[in-house]
Amino acid sequence: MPNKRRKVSVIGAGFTGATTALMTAQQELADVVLVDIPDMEDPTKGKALDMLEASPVQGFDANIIGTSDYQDTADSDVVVITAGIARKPGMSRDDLVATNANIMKQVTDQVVTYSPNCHIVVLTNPVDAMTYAVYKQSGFPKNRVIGQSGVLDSARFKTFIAQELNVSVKDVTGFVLGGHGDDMVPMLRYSSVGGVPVETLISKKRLDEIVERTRKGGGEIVGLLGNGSAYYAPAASITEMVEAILKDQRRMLPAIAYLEGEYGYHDMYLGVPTILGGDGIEQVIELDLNEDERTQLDQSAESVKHVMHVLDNQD
Ligand SMILES: NC(=O)C1=CN([C@@H]2O[C@H](COP(=O)(O)OP(=O)(O)OC[C@H]3O[C@@H](n4cnc5c(N)ncnc54)[C@H](O)[C@@H]3O)[C@@H](O)[C@H]2O)C=CC1
Ligand SMILES: O=C([O-])CC(=O)C(=O)O
Repeated sequence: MPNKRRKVSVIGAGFTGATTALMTAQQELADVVLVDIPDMEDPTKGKALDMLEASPVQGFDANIIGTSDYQDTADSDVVVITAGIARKPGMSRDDLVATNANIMKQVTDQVVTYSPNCHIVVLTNPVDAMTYAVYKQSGFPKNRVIGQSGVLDSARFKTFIAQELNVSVKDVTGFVLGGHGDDMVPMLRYSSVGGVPVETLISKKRLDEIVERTRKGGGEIVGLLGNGSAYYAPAASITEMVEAILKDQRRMLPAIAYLEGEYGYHDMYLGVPTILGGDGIEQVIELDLNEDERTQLDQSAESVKHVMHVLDNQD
């Protein structure tokens, strides 16, 4: 039975936002409110109506509306923030920081006003710093402000491992630690296929190439699309996180979490393994890292701090 009382608002009705709205409705996780700026109100209503009209064909029961009025988002259980600009070929995610930081402030104020008890899941890039900005602006407790990177980065990593071995993606486990940038840390030591460590199945040379392709996975899609960035796998990743929260699943998923000493970092958001459930990030899982992993994670954390400092200087 669908739980029609649950409500998910998706801010930003572009590629990632619209796809997230559709996946959330298709899986009957909640009714969905898709929000964009007033100038985009009609296209946003149009997208929502178009999705709703798919529901009899696919047989899902979920209402979907498009709007630019935050009153429609009132009392959301989860608010997903995808509003902002995406990069184009030749840009890094960090090039988006100034524009998107301002958008985060405006959006967060509205979200907090209308849904003071919601969980916020942030997608907008550069996502580690944007999640931090939303956390500070919202005044919410840290468990209720969460960023998405690790589910997507891990999905890319697992896709490439499955392709390499010509096996089902279902049997591949693995995850990626650190910031959502080119120095993220795919964790080979904790990756396996059907329980067998990947390092015993794939040569070091090929694994190094898979790690590198994972790190640049977003850029690979940006280069191919030519006028925007990935949205199917990002939306699937957000939807998995939303489901974990709404269904109180206590999934162990990598997410961008606020750290207060975990992994030795303070007052910053970074991608780490978490328990994600009805209270949002219920726990950060701390792993023993070897020297190489620690060096890589420190480097990734430094990159995130660098972008966060750009934010500080804007205030
Ligand atoms: N964290 C991650 O893993 C990923 C992050 N992203 C990021 O997500 C963001 C969105 O990407 P796309 O959906 O592809 O971009 P898009 O350009 O298709 O959509 C963005 C939408 O946000 C809207 N918007 C702008 N300002 C707004 C405001 N103040 N209030 C409400 N809506 C507003 C725009 O009108 C537009 O419809 C980008 O910053 C992108 O880099 C994308 C993929 C993965
Ligand atoms: O690469 C980008 O700009 C969008 C993104 O974060 C991703 O697809 O990982």
